[in-house]
Amino acid sequence: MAAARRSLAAKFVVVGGGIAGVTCAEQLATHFPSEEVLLITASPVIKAITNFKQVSKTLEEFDVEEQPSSVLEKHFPNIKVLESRVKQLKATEHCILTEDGNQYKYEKLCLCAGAKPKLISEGNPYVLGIRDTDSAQEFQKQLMKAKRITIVGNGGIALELVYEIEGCEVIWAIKDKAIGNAFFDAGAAEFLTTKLTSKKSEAKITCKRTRYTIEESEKEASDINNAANLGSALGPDWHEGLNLKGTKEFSHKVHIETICEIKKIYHQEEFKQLKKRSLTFPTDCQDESADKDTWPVYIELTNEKIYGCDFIVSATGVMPNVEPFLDGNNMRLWTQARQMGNYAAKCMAADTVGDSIDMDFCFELFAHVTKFFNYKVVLLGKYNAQGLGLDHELMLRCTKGQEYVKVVMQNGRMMGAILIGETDLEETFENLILNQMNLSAYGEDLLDPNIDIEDYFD
Ligand SMILES: Cc1cc2nc3c(=O)[nH]c(=O)nc-3n(C[C@H](O)[C@H](O)[C@H](O)COP(=O)(O)OP(=O)(O)OC[C@H]3O[C@@H](n4cnc5c(N)ncnc54)[C@H](O)[C@@H]3O)c2cc1C
Ligand SMILES: NC(=O)C1=CN([C@@H]2O[C@H](COP(=O)(O)OP(=O)(O)OC[C@H]3O[C@@H](n4cnc5c(N)ncnc54)[C@H](OP(=O)(O)O)[C@@H]3O)[C@@H](O)[C@H]2O)C=CC1
Repeated sequence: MAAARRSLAAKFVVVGGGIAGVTCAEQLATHFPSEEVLLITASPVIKAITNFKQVSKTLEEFDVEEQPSSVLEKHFPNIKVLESRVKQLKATEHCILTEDGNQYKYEKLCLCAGAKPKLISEGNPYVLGIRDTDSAQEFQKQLMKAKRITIVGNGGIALELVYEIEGCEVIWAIKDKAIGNAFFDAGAAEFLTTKLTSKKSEAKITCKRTRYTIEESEKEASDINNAANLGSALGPDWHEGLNLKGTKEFSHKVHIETICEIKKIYHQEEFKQLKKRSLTFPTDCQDESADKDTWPVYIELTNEKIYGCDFIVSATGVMPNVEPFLDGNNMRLWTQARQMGNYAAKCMAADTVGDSIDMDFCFELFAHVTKFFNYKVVLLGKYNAQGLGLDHELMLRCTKGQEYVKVVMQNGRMMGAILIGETDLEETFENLILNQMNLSAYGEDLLDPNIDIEDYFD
């Protein structure tokens, strides 16, 4: 092993310039102003939180900006950002080695290396994953030439894309019976499907929540971010900076194939051979072009249908960039990445000075505010009765095209809720989940739209 070019030492080393890593480094730099904090990251830009606002006990709002590391170093003079990819961790020697041949000794280390897209087919030029600014811009470039694409996956990215893409037919292949299984139950899925199938252009809601922007002056910085899969993850409104338009005139056309997975992917030549060989060629090609083998790529689904398309988006989740997975993206959301980075720093600081540390309030209640299909969406607590088994009941209130409210109750206590639309119930429900008040006496009144329950519980 060649000797390290440089060997540096620091009390604190953080790996990863995403939300988790930057939050962790900032907290450590604040706790220990006379100590240097090394932030080592593979991407030339870091993700900084701006305009942070604690909306309620657990709901928070903030903007996220991709910035050059010099901005962070200016705000925190004892943070030093080093751009290099960590290639080895020698835990017993408290040392990490980076791709540029340097090694860094640490007393305390926090790995916030995020995750990378889990693709249905690696290295296939027709299968795209979306992770960071670079991959989002590549997607936009491909889409501008496309007539039809296939989206595989039923979670956050797929939900955003099927709603935002215009001028291109979308085949949406999902394993489940209903859309949005990563977030929603069947009732909420049905409420959202109605919106999807009747989509017309409409004013975007200004649901204030985590927003994602690239500092204009830094656009070129993110363009040179060529560390494949090692750019920082995107986040809310990532698509608003893009032109998600295909080549066709119609505005919006989504065909949902449920309860199916990708059985095989054929490039055009393979597909032509398939057609020659197979007598009973599946006719469900849903293909309006005269010659059925003109598409660059074909997907064969487990329900025996075959679709030709221009490319496939694999919106099929992420997998951690490092094993064991230590921090940041374990809840796979921005707000959680911030909270984990913050809490990891508090633990490192407490351990350094020999203090004990309480569990952070963010562990009291899962809370996530986002936007899907131009609706505000709030997920609170055990919003899909996670871990409650059958011993719970659900209360629903739904006004088509307006709001969907689902509350999870157990023994008269509120355990979780899904709020879609401008319900203004999030703070009241957050309190009811946190204080575990017995609500049996209120029964159906709890969701009676004519009763302003905020007054009851204020
Ligand atoms: C398209 C898309 C849309 C999203 N939308 C939302 C949303 O609306 N709301 C929401 O809450 N979440 C959303 N997310 C998820 C959110 O972006 C992530 O959960 C969050 O950003 C993760 O932050 P992180 O700091 O843990 O990881 P990341 O942001 O992935 O940062 C990881 C950092 O580690 C660095 N790194 C990785 N490996 C190494 C290495 N070996 N050596 C050195 N550095 C390394 C990377 O360069 C990067 O800087 C979205 C994600 C995507 C992909
Ligand atoms: N507004 C928001 O809050 C948004 C959040 N995000 C976050 O960004 C990250 C990346 O998003 P995304 O990629 O959509 O990940 P998600 O985890 O949200 O969704 C992945 C989806 O793909 C499905 N899936 C996994 N493997 C396969 C397969 N082989 N074939 C078919 N389907 C498959 C999963 O099903 P199953 O669960 O059954 O495995 C799940 O429905 C996630 O952490 C997500 O939470 C992204 C966009 C918006």
